[in-house]
Amino acid sequence: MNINLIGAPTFYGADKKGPDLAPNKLRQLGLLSVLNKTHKVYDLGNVYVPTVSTEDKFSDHSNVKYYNPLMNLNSSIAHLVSLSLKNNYFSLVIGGDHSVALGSIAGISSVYKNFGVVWFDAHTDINTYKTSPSGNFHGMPLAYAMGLGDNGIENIYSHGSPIPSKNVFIIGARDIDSGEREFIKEKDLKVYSPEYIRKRTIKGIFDEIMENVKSSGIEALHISFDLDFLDASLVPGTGTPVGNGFSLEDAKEFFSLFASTNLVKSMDFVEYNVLLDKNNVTGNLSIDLLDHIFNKLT
Ligand SMILES: NC(=[NH2+])NCCC[C@H](N)C(=O)O
Ligand SMILES: [Mn+2]
Repeated sequence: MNINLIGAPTFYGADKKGPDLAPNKLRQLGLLSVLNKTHKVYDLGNVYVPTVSTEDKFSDHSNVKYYNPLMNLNSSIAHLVSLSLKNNYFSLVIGGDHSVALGSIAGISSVYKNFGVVWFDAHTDINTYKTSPSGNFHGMPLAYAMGLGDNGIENIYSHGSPIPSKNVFIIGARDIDSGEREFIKEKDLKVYSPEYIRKRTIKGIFDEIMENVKSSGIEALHISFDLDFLDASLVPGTGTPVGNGFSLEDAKEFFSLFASTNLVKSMDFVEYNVLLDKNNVTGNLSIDLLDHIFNKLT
């Protein structure tokens, strides 16, 4: 297949430097040759992110750091994702922190009326500016994508619309804030904890999600992969690691299964913090995982 590679070099959503360096670092570690093995990759470069000084982080919004630059970045991402999907190109967004997933989802929503989001993460990222304990945008993208924030997807990308909560599948969450728990209950969100996954097995969870996908008539899937889905011991190079996570083999098993559906049209790969990494462990693991995923995707 044809892939559009879109770098989204920001740390603003995490408020910790390092993820902004990830797109170029992954290119250095061999990303393009891995993707080019079985696909044709067009590297669209990195989306522009303006420099904002730390004193100004709350100047656009009293509860959300770097609000304007992140919303603008997400608009640009949405547009690139939308153009990619319309031309039948797979869209691969390399973060950056997880705030950039909002742009991906906004873009997809302009092309597919009924699509699903499979969110691999230790967190649920559904805080709003009201519930966020940190003010960090990377804990909020799913809330904005579902229309829970203060600014809907339509404002980020005029052709987009919010994703219904029943089309969201969160896999591996194990560090959830109290405000997020309220939304999960209220929206009846499908959150698969490590305990539940271990009990039902990875194939069991996949089957459960695919039953929902089929009964809702979902026509496309977006995978948003946060490196902290993996166990903290495996990923020193991520900003908010959590224990009781998954192995590389678990992640690969999930990806093989989702790839086999032929529904996956786009993906985010986020939260690789280059500055926190030790001896490129997280960087090389990322390449290994992306190699596996794109080998399975056809
Ligand atoms: N994508 C991430 N790593 N998100 C971490 C979010 C942490 C915490 N729940 C917050 O809202 O700040
Ligand atoms: Mn996340």
